Amino acid sequence: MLLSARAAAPAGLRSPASDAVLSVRGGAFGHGRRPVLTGVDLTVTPGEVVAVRGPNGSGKSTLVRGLLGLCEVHAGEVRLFDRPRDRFHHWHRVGYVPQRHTVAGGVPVTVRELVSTGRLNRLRPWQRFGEADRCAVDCALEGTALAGFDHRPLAELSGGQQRRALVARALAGDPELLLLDEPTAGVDADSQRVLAATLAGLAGTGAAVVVVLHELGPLADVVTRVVTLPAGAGPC
Ligand SMILES: Nc1ncnc2c1ncn2[C@@H]1O[C@H](COP(=O)(O)OP(=O)(O)OP(=O)(O)O)[C@@H](O)[C@H]1O
Repeated sequence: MLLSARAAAPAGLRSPASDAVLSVRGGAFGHGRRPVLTGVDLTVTPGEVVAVRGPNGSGKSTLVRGLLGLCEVHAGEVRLFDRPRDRFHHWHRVGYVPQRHTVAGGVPVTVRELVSTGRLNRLRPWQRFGEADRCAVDCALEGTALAGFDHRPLAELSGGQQRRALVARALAGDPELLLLDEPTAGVDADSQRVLAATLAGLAGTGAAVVVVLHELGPLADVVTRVVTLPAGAGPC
């Protein structure tokens, strides 16, 4: 399957490959020995918000995981910030919200504590958590409509609220590349609108966003490009 996502890019957003935050040529990703997607060509540049859509099982999560090296890469080279991914070490520049993430009920962590862990990659060894870090956490909480929830035990939040807390954790790291796998699943419309504004602001700073969505919803005005995976991409 050829996924020629670049072809749909608005002309104004195109830039030389060396400007790319993320690029892959001839990528093939799968699980174990089983490729799910092949012929993946994708370039994402600063300020873009790329939505990945497609039916259940079409490989959206596999694509995102493959870009991060979290599933099998059968072919192609993924580059992050113009470095081959296997030689890329600046993971503090990258945020990721997986599709499935269970919050352990037995861990007594507050929302603020969870979101604060998103700053850890930004701290140098032995560096104290400072004012700038606290501000970043506050912004992330506000940007996910969780201001006021910060001292609540995470385990006592609803599923949608926990999902927003996980997005907040990724945002707290001030990512220059943010990959979100269905961040709006189970999230109410008002909170989706807040998230849309937050992602627009992030992209406005030059960050690139790749977001898996079933419905664009309130993010429609923020998304600059849509990549649609065909049904039954399945094993090739
Ligand atoms: N860990 C895994 N091991 C083996 N096969 C997997 C694994 N995860 C996904 N698959 C298979 O890969 C294919 C694509 O799955 P993927 O989760 O990427 O699809 P998706 O488009 O994200 O689906 P959805 O919309 O349901 O989230 C499916 O056929 C699925 O069964």
